[in-house]
Amino acid sequence: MKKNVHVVGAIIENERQEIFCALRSPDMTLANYWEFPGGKIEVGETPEQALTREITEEFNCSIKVGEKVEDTTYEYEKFIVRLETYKARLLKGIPVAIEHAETRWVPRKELFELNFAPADIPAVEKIMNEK
Ligand SMILES: Nc1nc2c([nH]c(=O)n2[C@H]2C[C@H](O)[C@@H](COP(=O)(O)OP(=O)(O)OP(=O)(O)O)O2)c(=O)[nH]1
Repeated sequence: MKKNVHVVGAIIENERQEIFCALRSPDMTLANYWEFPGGKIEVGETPEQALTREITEEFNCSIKVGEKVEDTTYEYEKFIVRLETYKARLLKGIPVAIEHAETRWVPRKELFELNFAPADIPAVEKIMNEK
């Protein structure tokens, strides 16, 4: 049976309507896909707690988590991901990649130009079609 993972991703937007996107490294699972930064929810954590923890660990900055955007389940070849995405704002610090290959602030309407992980597509489409 395939493993199920429950993951949260942050859609961090700045005042110029750009979204913070991260490219997974060649040595990560789902290598070379762009994603919304985040990670797996650990036992006893709320999605918001998991998200703030992951962003601190992986990008050395703090965020304030806002409204939920999407809740999507996607079956990959080897595992099944439930990805919950939340809007977020930077609170303190500038995000720097600790594990990721690259990061980019991308104008909201240009998100489709990045090769996002398949589970992220519904959230990408929703964000791009806002206002
Ligand atoms: N963080 C994040 N993960 C995503 C997104 N979309 C998506 O399919 N995923 C997948 C990639 C990973 O398999 C999993 C997230 O786990 P993770 O961020 O802790 O990944 P990881 O490399 O530490 O996992 P692992 O190799 O230690 O098992 O969810 C996304 O937008 N953000």
